[in-house]
Amino acid sequence: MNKKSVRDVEVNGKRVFVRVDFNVPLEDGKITDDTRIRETLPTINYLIERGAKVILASHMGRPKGEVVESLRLNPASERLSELLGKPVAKADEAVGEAVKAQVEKLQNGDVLVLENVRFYPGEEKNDPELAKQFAELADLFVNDAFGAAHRAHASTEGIAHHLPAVSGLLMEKELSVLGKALSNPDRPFTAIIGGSKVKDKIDVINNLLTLADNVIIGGGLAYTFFKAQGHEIGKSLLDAEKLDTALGFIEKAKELGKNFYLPEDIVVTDDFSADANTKVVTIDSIPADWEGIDIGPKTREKYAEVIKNSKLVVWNGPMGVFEIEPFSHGTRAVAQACAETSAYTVIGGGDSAAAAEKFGVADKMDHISTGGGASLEFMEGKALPGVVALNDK
Ligand SMILES: Nc1ncnc2c1ncn2[C@@H]1O[C@H](COP(=O)(O)OP(=O)(O)OP(=O)(O)O)[C@@H](O)[C@H]1O
Ligand SMILES: O=C(O)[C@H](O)COP(=O)(O)O
Repeated sequence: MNKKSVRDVEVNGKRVFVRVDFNVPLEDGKITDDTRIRETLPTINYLIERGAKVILASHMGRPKGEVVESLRLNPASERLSELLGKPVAKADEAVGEAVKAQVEKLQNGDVLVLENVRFYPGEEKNDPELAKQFAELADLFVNDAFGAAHRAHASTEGIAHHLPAVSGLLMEKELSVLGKALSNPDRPFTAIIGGSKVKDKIDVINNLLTLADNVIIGGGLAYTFFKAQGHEIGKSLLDAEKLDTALGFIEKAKELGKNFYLPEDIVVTDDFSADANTKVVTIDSIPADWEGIDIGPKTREKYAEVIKNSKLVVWNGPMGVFEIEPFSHGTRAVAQACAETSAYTVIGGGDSAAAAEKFGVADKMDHISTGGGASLEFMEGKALPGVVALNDK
């Protein structure tokens, strides 16, 4: 990476503003998955051990510039304290005199967690005034929030214009793993794209068609391809505006000599629930009032074989509605194949990471990104504003 990292600068005795992504899932105020907090420990411990005064900032949810009590960072700060095995101070605001006073009191090696930065309207607007207020708290900016690196916000991008700005260790790891995978891939390179929103995945399919040898399509977005090919898709998901784009991808794959895999058989249901009727059909016989909900057994086998014969696999998005048991077999099969293959496996965050966790194979993956949208934008080939703003080496 051509950006400076925390390893390239002196941190002892410095006030260091570290942007992290503690946007973790909460249920009744309890954190249900603390991966994003655990993944920042190397950076935080690095700074503590070298005598920095560590000021952590994060967003949580989408409070739209207002204080939302359920989106305070107290649960994250408490969890961090448990993981570090030491007290962590928590501010009730993210800027202002009270926060300045708390920062003033920090000793070398102390940690302070600021309040949710999205409680301030200026955060998402990347307001230079708010960015300046953040910067006034510190001597150095460290961006370790890979998950929010695709957002040009005051605490991810704006602040970097007011302080020396470097990447954290998690940011560095994410960029190096994903960067290497995409710029110099081991082949055969297989990209698996699933999920429900065709619109959100268009750019990534387009870019991966150029980079990968095999592109595998699953999930709700497959049906737009079937419809484009003239098949009846019943009540399955459809993005009617993307039919031409879908056909274009099939053509592009042919022109580039790439293998483009669409499901051969699928599981359909007459109702979107665990006790609904289901059956397996080929893609040319989807009943008019049924809905495609998962890939079928033949497709599972085919996809598993392609994954097993790959050297690099990048997976983003589930193969079906994996949250409901009867519709989870396709996603489970892909997760299992990723766990068993000798290929280097990269999971692009979000739902696929949750699926790997659910099926007990997360620890078999080589890299699970902490970024959902961020990893998608990275794989689309877009520049991430939170990275662009950091100081060059
Ligand atoms: N055939 C289908 N019909 C309807 N919904 C589907 C189907 N297959 C998968 N899904 C749903 O798609 C959702 C995920 O889609 P989405 O496009 O948001 O992926 P994603 O969250 O971006 O994935 P990732 O986070 O891994 O990038 C899941 O909740 C899953 O239930
Ligand atoms: O969960 C994420 O993908 C990141 O924390 C970014 O959150 P956002 O989509 O609300 O900006």
